[in-house]
Amino acid sequence: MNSGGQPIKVSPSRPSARPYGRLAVLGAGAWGTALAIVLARNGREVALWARREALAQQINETRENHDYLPGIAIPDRLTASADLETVLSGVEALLIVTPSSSLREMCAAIAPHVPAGIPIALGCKGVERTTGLLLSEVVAEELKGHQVGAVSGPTFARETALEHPTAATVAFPFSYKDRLEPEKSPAARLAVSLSGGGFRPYVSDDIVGVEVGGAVKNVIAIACGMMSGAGFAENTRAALITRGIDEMKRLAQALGGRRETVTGLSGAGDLTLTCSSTTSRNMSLGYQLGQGIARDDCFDGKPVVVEGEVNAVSVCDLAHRIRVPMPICETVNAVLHHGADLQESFSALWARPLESEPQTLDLSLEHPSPDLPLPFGAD
Ligand SMILES: NC(=O)C1=CN([C@@H]2O[C@H](COP(=O)(O)OP(=O)(O)OC[C@H]3O[C@@H](n4cnc5c(N)ncnc54)[C@H](O)[C@@H]3O)[C@@H](O)[C@H]2O)C=CC1
Ligand SMILES: O=C(CO)COP(=O)(O)O
Repeated sequence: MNSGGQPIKVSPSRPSARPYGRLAVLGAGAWGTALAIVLARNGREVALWARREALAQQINETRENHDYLPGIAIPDRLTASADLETVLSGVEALLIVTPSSSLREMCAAIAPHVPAGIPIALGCKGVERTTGLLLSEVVAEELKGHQVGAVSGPTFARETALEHPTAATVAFPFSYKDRLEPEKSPAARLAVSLSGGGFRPYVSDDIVGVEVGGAVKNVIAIACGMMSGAGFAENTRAALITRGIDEMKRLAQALGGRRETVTGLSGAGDLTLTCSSTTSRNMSLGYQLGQGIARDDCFDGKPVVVEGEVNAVSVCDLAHRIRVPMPICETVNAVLHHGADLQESFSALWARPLESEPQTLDLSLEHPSPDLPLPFGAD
């Protein structure tokens, strides 16, 4: 199954893209470890940064990340460390896979140690809370002189690490030079570095479209979870997924991304995965809230990274600022952060004036029967 990391052709008529020899991955949580495992299995030397020294030691000694990916063997080519200077020494590319809320402080911490000019790819998904910036823009502000991209798609960490066939998008903005020699672009080189062992990357030059998909899908997954948890059926979930894609398209386009990117792996693909099961932490949070469980009691009171919870705020702030209507995200934000009643909020979402699909008609019709028969409150 593992192709052994042999270079693949970007296109039959072009020379092969050369994989990176040594890479660093920051964040030894589930996704950072899974990406590091994929790279190491494919023959790359990988330095994995763990925030806690004890976790780095455990990974090196037991060849397993018991905390985040128990039972999955860590290849010999992967070495963990809690020292940023050690991890970043001599690397040709860097992946940052810590939660989005810590990205700016992470960038400041690594600034003195990042080799000049290496490409930086983000594995985290979100929009910065305080600024409304995409995460690639946060990195570009903090670390000058690097091409900044993302690896994003429908990729549950455990399934990826177990080598279940998985596809994702590797996106970097293409410079003029990258267009002339795409096989030398960071997107192609990182895609080739990750390719193998069931992991199949696709290359994109639309970083904005890819990042918007990754940020918004988590908020929509919370909405799907809320509705499922409250007792609604599959029709409702399918409607939220589809209308959620529309919200992503509008935001991506308004920010300079492409609508068609949203129909790809990082948009519709990830949304489908995340809205399909409570394996997703975002869907799971929504589901528990929909069942009436108090926020503090969700996940049995344990702290869990739920990006959509923070990103409901940042996505809505950004959407307000640039006047993009995102009613599903607004509903989630109102319930999560403004004390709005879940049942009333979703009822109001369904009772909005009728619109056209796609939004090519200038149409807004009053809903004739806004009081939807909902299963809320049913025994
Ligand atoms: N788990 C998954 O299946 C996938 C996760 N992602 C994204 O990857 C990012 C990381 O998620 P996971 O690895 O799943 O989370 P996780 O909960 O498994 O691990 C989070 C990691 O970040 C570290 N961390 C927490 N706060 C930090 C801080 N302030 N500074 C530095 N490091 C800190 C933790 O020590 C831990 O190593 C998120 O943005 C998530 O949306 C993307 C694709 C798949
Ligand atoms: O982004 C993910 C899969 O692509 C992981 O989703 P959750 O963070 O909701 O678990």
